[in-house]
Amino acid sequence: MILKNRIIATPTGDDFEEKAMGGAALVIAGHAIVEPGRSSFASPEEPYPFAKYEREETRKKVLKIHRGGAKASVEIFHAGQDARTVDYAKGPSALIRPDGVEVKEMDEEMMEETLRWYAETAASAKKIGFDSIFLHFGHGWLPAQFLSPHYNHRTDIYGGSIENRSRFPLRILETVRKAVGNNYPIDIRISAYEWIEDSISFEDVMYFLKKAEPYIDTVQISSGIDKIFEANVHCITTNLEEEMPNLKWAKQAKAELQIPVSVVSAVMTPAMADEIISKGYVDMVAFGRTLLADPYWPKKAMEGHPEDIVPCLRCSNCYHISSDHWNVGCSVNPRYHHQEFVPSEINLPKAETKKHVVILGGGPAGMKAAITASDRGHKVTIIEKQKELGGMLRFISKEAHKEEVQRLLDYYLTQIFKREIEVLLNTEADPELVKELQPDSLLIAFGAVERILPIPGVEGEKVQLATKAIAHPEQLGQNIVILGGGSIGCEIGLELAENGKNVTILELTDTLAANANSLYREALRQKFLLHENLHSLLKCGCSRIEEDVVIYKNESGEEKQLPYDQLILSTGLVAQRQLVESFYGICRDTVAIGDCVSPSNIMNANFEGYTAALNI
Ligand SMILES: Cc1cc2nc3c(=O)[nH]c(=O)nc-3n(C[C@H](O)[C@H](O)[C@H](O)COP(=O)(O)OP(=O)(O)OC[C@H]3O[C@@H](n4cnc5c(N)ncnc54)[C@H](O)[C@@H]3O)c2cc1C
Ligand SMILES: Cc1cc2nc3c(=O)[nH]c(=O)nc-3n(C[C@H](O)[C@H](O)[C@H](O)COP(=O)(O)O)c2cc1C
Repeated sequence: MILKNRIIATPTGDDFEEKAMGGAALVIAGHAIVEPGRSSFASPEEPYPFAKYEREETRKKVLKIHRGGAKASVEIFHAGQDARTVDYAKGPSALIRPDGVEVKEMDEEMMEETLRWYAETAASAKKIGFDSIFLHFGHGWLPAQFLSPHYNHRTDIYGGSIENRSRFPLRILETVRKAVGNNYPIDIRISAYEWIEDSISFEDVMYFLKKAEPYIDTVQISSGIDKIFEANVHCITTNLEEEMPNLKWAKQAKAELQIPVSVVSAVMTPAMADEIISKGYVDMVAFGRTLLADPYWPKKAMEGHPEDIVPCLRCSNCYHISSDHWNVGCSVNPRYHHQEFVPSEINLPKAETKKHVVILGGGPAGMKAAITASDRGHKVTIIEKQKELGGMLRFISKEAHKEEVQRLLDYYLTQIFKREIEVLLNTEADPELVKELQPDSLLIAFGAVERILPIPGVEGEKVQLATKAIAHPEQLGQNIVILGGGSIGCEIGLELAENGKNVTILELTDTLAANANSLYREALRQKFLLHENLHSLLKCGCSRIEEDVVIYKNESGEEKQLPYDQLILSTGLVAQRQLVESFYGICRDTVAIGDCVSPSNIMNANFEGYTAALNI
């Protein structure tokens, strides 16, 4: 199989068609269960993609990817002991799962049955037109369950040594190779490290890969375990983790194997991808969320316009599990997960009449609206009271671990600069000015303001707002108390602790970062554990701020005190409804967007900016 470039679109749900249009060479549709009724992780009824009445849909997946100009692959996936079954699941070792489902230790007969399904599924994938297959051997799924000492407690020839633990996974590969023949590409995904107790060692992974090499054509290096939350943050890393975390292992695999090696996870920019390929560290790069944020990433890179790529923030709002399905979306791509009602940026409906759109406030909501309205053919003016555009992004991008937000800010500023958008900086919007501009359409995007709780002593000199603390960390003393343990307070606390300060977070509720998605909360929890100088006091309310001590009440109502050099207020944001209302009545078409209506996040600001501009 010849690929047109070295970019693989790794499985991230069902939006593979646009990824193919965007220029990736190989698009992997994910996932196809191996064994009907026994291998799904979604539901016991998950359809088998090659069943008679599913084939037409599956064939469409192939054609959609081909239509976009990419080669098509499919992830072949067996959940093993974690299968959503109603009666029993099968895995390397017997157990009763927390949900009461029995996991049966696979005997020879069960193994044979599973192998038959692997053969059938692989052969069907080939027959239906996929150009290659991608076998999931990582993230704690069935083959990984056999490989990993965390799951495999057998004492027979399938357990114990790595030679034994490799035996069944190798039989899968042998079976699949036989089923698809020699001239058909087989790729596998493997976890180099599982990030749990009793994780498989990288040495063992390399042992297995060397044994697997005769059967496979390429391998993709990942890490972590999907089903175990602490380890899942390493499959799908947040911005709190380093970028390209799996590269160290992929490099070594590439050095020791003959077959091509790809790496996945947090490869963010074309420069990063170019570097690791040109240095010979890997042969191909696999992208997950970067292509959800911008499916046209490859084309933009290829055409020499990396500055037009919409950067992924690694917020993981796209990952259904982390939001518990409440609010799945992408911080920067309003279309992701909403394709049926949000048009693509490359396919924006042109405005029927050119209008003058005036936008008040140049934060993410205002900037996104400005770019979109301009692309639709409108004349756009932004009024911003600060000396720069960016809104809260100017502060967030100064924080540690927020390189992605800096990229987003750079992206917005570049895009505004590239268009004929009039920007009035250092200009506070007032109704008279807006009237003078005679807008046909007015978008209000003033953002929110930081909340100052009416606590005695809050006006004290040593009390600061979160944004001030972010902007001037050099002015902070050694002992810091943060009031409010939402994600903003936690991030500030983590950064200060990383810089050696003694930090205590006071939080009224029983959860830190309750507003964050669960994956991000877990990532923060793990980071907090690394710092002895970072403390949090839950269910504690601040009652008074004195010159050198903060007085708070703990869960039992006892009054306690904490000495401090600085107290940082991170107690939420408030909408600016009155200000917003004062701008209604000037222009018939007036809409308020983003935080000024209801404080939220970048995802909401971006979505509202985009859709408001679509409606003009
Ligand atoms: C410290 C902090 C950290 C955060 N971290 C994250 C994060 O990691 N991820 C995330 O998703 N969200 C985060 N948020 C929330 C996120 O920043 C906001 O939801 C988002 O910026 C809202 O966008 P917006 O455009 O509505 O408002 P803003 O970003 O607040 O922009 C509003 C703009 O309007 C301008 N303006 C206000 N009044 C006037 C006026 N009268 N005339 C002209 N201009 C005016 C302001 O100067 C500002 O530039 C954070 C918020 C804070 C405070
Ligand atoms: C929304 C979403 C869905 C995913 N679905 C799958 C899947 O079906 N199969 C799989 O092996 N990995 C899946 N993943 C993991 C990705 O393929 C990829 O390994 C991971 O996101 C890390 O790469 P990235 O940092 O480039 O996003 C998914 C990730 C996301 C964010």
